[in-house]
Amino acid sequence: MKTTSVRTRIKFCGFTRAGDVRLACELGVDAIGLVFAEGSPRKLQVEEARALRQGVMPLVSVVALFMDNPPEQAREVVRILRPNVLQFHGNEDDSFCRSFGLPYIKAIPMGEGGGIDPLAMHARWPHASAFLFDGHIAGGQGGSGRTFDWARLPADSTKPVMVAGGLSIDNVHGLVTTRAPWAVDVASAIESAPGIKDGDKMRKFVAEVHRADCENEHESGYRWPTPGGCG
Ligand SMILES: O=C(O)c1ccccc1NCC(=O)[C@H](O)[C@H](O)COP(=O)(O)O
Repeated sequence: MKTTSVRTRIKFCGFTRAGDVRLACELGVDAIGLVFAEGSPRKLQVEEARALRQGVMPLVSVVALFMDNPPEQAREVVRILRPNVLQFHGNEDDSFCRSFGLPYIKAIPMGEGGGIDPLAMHARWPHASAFLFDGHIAGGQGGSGRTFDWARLPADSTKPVMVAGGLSIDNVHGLVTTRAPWAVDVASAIESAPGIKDGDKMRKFVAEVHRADCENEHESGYRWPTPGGCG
């Protein structure tokens, strides 16, 4: 699964406060996740999300998260929020996921053991832009803080592989250096309480991903072309 990418993308998920969104953008994250899944402690009303979106800096993607939401609710979010990407955590099928005319990420629950069949996944969601392998159980909520055995990640996915579930400043370096996913995604471990982000934890998480990227590049012989690179 080693990619030729020189930088692991970072998505921070489950924002509820404008100041947290601003800091995440300043820290250089690639995507801000806004949750609309019923029952989540991070769930936003669409108007709250629209207010948060106004603080998202240019070139940072806004990802709207759903879990078996009624279609009209998801459509309203898309119309009012204008997210860049959608992310689905439930039983949504490919035709539903693509019906909004936006790129979509399909979350694959990894909370129960067992093998992953990349061919079956690609056949079931052929229009997915990426797969997010997340530590929660099937039918369970994301943002669980549960990790899983990364050895179960598919080695031969033709779509970008994103990893979530219990990532933290203590383990993300290991994930990036051993599995080199396209992107990492985190909610719980950068919070002081659900939906309340902790600036110090966000900063350290980004630093850990960057440290791992630098090691991967040194391994591959690549050198960052700018003075601000890895040295
Ligand atoms: O974050 C939530 O509350 C949530 C609820 C329902 C569906 C998805 C949800 N979050 C999805 C994410 O992208 C999280 O970042 C991901 O599950 C990782 O969470 P964590 O294990 O807490 O880092």
